[in-house]
Amino acid sequence: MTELLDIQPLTKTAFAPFGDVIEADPSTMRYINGGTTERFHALATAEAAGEGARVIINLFRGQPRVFPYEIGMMERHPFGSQSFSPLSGRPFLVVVSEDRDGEPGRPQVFLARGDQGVNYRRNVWHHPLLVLGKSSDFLVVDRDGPGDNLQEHFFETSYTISEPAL
Ligand SMILES: NC(=O)N[C@@H](O)C(=O)O
Ligand code: NI
Repeated sequence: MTELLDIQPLTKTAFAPFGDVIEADPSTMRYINGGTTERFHALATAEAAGEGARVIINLFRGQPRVFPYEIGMMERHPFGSQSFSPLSGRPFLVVVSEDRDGEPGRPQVFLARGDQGVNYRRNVWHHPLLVLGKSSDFLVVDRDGPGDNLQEHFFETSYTISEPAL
């Protein structure tokens, strides 16, 4: 028996319990470089906790998922945040859960536009990158350093996502 999850649009407000939405929010914009550049300032904060930890910048090239897709597990990074910003301009899925006594609760699914990224706050339950349609590149800012920065949880209940209409 599987539970079908609905998909909601990604908005700052809806995503606030889990982290930040990285998008060209006019309220954050200031002109720089003699007015030739718009700076959308401090959209998110990278966290890297622990002795010897550092913030790193990566590229992820994700292959598209096959749908209907089963959300069988969630993960989190106890020592740092993790952000995903699309470089290929394609929408992607973001799946997060509230924490329930150290385990992920019912997953919530967001559809991110191709001009939106997300920053998962440190220790927030999320599903690994979920790419739609075709191979897509993402700029990923997260934490490197000592310690095990990956905690995984495998669900007993099965959750399913249908492919979103784009
Ligand atoms: N493993 C890895 O670096 N990526 C995951 O953390 C992910 O959230 O995609
Ligand atoms: Ni992750």
